[in-house]
Amino acid sequence: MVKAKKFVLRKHPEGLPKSTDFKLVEEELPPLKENEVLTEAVFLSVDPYMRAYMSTLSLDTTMIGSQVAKIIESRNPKYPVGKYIVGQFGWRTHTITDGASAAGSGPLIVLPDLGDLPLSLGLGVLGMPGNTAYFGFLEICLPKVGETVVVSGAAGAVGSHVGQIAKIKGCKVIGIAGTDEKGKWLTKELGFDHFINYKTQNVGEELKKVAPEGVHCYFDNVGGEISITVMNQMKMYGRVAVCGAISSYNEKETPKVTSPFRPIIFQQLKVEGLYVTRWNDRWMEGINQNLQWIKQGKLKYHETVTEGFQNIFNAFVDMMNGGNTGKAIVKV
Ligand SMILES: NC(=O)C1=CN([C@@H]2O[C@H](COP(=O)(O)OP(=O)(O)OC[C@H]3O[C@@H](n4cnc5c(N)ncnc54)[C@H](OP(=O)(O)O)[C@@H]3O)[C@@H](O)[C@H]2O)C=CC1
Ligand SMILES: CCCCCC(=O)/C=C/[C@H]1[C@H](O)CC(=O)[C@@H]1CCCCCCC(=O)O
Repeated sequence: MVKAKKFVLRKHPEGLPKSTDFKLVEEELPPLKENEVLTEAVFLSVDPYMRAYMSTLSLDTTMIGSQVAKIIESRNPKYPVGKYIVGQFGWRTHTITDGASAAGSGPLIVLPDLGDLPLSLGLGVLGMPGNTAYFGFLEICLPKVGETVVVSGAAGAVGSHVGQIAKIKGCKVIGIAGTDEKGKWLTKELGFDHFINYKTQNVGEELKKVAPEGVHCYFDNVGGEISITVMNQMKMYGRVAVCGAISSYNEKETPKVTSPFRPIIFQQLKVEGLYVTRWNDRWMEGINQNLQWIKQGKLKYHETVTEGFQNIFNAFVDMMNGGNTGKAIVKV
């Protein structure tokens, strides 16, 4: 008999979540039925969407999230023992699944052979955030050689990846993030052309200095005033990919921000929201392209790893507070 540990939602958080909003419980798992497999979590992902979805979850349900898990028992020939899969199993150590429980998060993936690369990449650059960057940027921003691209949330999982694809496509890239260390990583390691620290600099003034030509594409991970400021400096027919709005996820009330309609109308911007599951039917195309770019040395990644399943809440809050560079991961 296997005992799973899991975090359930005890209270809907107000503002930044507190550890007391969650409860660690144990659950005895039954024997497997035909077609089912038993998995053991190896790496868990902490992502901003978790905060946005928390308020919609019923109390006492397992906190949502994806993980890389090892199949440790199987009654399903499609999922043999020893293979690693990426599944939307939540904040839990052990899971029984029949393979059909990948709700909301892209298909249940048996990880391809990653060679020397860490399996945790299946939650980042070779997983949902990587595909968000790949499809969201290329399909919505439609970048062209020589164009100027701005990325907010630039040092995170999605943003750091978008900026590098923009460089691969021959663009000038400006990243906006919250610390100078992140800025150094973006410009010195990843090849971003410029960095703006939104906490210590005036984004509008700095942007005028580094992109006097105007911005062709904006990949928006944060929303709020940063995004309005960037949109006000966009070129005619600029393209905006609205990927996330982390600046508002902890807010109780929908924040009041400056209206974006002036630049949208006068600059005739194309503003499009995206949800990466739109490209579920092309999922492996994104994974394979990103893997190829890593092997070619064109795409770099960084992970901020927290050790211990019991520390997943701390890892989540740390990520929401900007403690991560690249992808935030928990190693069980
Ligand atoms: N639409 C879709 O399908 C998907 C959307 N997303 C969205 O993409 C965005 C990035 O996700 P992901 O790469 O996983 O997360 P990140 O790895 O970027 O981590 C979150 C980062 O957000 C930054 N941040 C926190 N608060 C604020 C704020 N008030 N203003 C500006 N930046 C802030 C912090 O960096 P800093 O130090 O710079 O403040 C933090 O490190 C999120 O909005 C997420 O919801 C992600 C995946 C799929
Ligand atoms: C206002 C909220 C915006 C959130 C944007 C975001 O980060 C979306 C991320 C999703 C991505 O498109 C695919 C995912 O895996 C993320 C959401 C997954 C939610 C699964 C919920 C399913 C469940 O209830 O178990």
